Amino acid sequence: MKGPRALLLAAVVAVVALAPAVLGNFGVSLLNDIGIAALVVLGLVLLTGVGGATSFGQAAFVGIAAYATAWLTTTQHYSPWVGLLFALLLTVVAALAIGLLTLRLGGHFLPLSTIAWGLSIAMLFGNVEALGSHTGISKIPPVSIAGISLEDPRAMYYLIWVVVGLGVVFAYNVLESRPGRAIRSLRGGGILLASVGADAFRVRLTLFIVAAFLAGVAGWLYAHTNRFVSPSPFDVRASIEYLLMAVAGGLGQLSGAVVGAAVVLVMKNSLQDVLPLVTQRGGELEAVGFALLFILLLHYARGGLMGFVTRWTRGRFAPAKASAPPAGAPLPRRPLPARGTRLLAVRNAVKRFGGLVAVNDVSFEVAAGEIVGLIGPNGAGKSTMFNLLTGTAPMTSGSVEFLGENVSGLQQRVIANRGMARTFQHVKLRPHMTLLDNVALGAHGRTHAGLLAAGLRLDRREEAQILAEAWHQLERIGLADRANELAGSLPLGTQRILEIARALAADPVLLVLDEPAAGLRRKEKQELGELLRKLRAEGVTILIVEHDMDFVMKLVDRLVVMNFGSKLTEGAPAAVRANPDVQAAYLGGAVAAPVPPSGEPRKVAGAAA
Ligand SMILES: Nc1ncnc2c1ncn2[C@@H]1O[C@H](COP(=O)(O)OP(=O)(O)OP(=O)(O)O)[C@@H](O)[C@H]1O
Repeated sequence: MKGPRALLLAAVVAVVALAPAVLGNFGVSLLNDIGIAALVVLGLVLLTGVGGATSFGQAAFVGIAAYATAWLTTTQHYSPWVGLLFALLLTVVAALAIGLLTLRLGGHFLPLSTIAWGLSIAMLFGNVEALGSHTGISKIPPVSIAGISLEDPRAMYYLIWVVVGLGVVFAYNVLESRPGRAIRSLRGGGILLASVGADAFRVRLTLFIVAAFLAGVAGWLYAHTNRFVSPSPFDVRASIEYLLMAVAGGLGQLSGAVVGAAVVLVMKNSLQDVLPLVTQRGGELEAVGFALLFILLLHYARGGLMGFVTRWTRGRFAPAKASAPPAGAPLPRRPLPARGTRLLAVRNAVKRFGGLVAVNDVSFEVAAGEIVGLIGPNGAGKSTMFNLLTGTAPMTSGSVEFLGENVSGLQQRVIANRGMARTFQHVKLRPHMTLLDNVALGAHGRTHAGLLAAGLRLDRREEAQILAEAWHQLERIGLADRANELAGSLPLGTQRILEIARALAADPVLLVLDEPAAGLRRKEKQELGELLRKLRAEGVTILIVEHDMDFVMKLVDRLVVMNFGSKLTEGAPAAVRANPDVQAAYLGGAVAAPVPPSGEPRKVAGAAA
């Protein structure tokens, strides 16, 4: 970290360290509350802001940990440190169970389910006698370190803020790493992640557990700071308040967690002071005030306060100029099969969507080291065929053999990890990630660093290897000098080329490209053709769908032609070009509107619509 950011960080650390010296007891207690809330919000920034999963139940995890340590230290008389282990274990187990049950839910159902379990856990606290029912648990012992009691809120202050600092550093390290790139790609959908060999559900579950863990740490700190727990601070209303903090600070920024917690809690305290002076209905008006703040934020500042700061700094400081990352040992490469051996065999592939037969009994083979083009008019079934052979969509019947093994029915990410990398007709890049990060994501399946190693920066050797690989692939496509720019700033055609670099970072045996030349200018197409020929010379096999006939005819060794879901013919480009059926169906010569080939009905008689 250099320049203004390092200075700013040093200033923040200095302010946090010196604050208790100048603040009174009330100020220190408020900062303690802010620190504890910031930990919960940090989890929400990761889970909701970065990962895209909204949770209305985070306060329940705070409660589980707070009650766990309260119960163990008061009724069982264990030390708060044992309470910490117990609290975190219980929180993680609860998050694992809830996550396994709910995280597969899509759309609005996931947030709804978080309300459901948030409510039930909070209700549980108020109804279990051993947990003090609605009165809660009091006389919780203070934490002590090396015999020094942290009973004084000023002493607890340092523990809380050191933990907040560690949490922010851990989260920052995670996001700047292999698992972090997968987390940041969650919003791109499961298919994108599976195409680089990652399991989106596992990534989301891990993230959910991390967010719950942070809430658990906050719960433990809460219990031993306030020395008293009762159900209300852990109900859904509290969860909504944490969400409000995340939105106010900026859901996309780690620093937004601290800023958001500070803004909301300072505002809450101010309202609590001021409103009773104005009206007797202060409590109700406080809720109205927060509702208004929420609505205003959603209308005018979805990026929160830190969103404004980021926009302001982006306008003033250009992104750091891209320079090659320090080269480590290159990532291990997979062996390529001998040129000419059978690499891929599609046999009698059928895909039905209700009554529509998108792929109808198609068989073809691809040998190692060749470039095969899959062509056909719009709607012929080419992209569907790609989805079938990459495992992106399940086949109705038929089989796919890849590298001598039957891969039909295997998950997309498993096939990807065996060496089949793909690009998409509708580009799947993460626009808010840099070019370098987008390409580095491609190497996910070749590397292993987990979340803990990344958070503790034990992954630096592998991370350097991944970045060097990504840089190399960017150089290959001529975009290395723009490595630090955001992928969303590229024109669509160039984004397609960036997808190829991402696929190459997976070190593929077979590269499956869906319309890579669409949107490229003439010169860019020439460069793409050169790159693909170079890859073929290196032994990479390529299967390509492309509408630009001139481009594809010059590039490929063989063509497979599809029409109305069926295979029309296959052969060398010249023979295919001369084929009258192909001319009629595809090349537009004789026939204006394509007609289904005889005997190949587009609809299956009697099939369900
Ligand atoms: N998920 C789906 N549900 C229903 N129908 C689908 C689905 N995906 C594709 N189809 C249909 O299957 C047929 C083949 O589509 P596909 O996208 O594979 O064709 P294509 O040859 O790739 O076309 P293009 O060149 O226009 O991309 C089309 O009629 C399409 O509408």
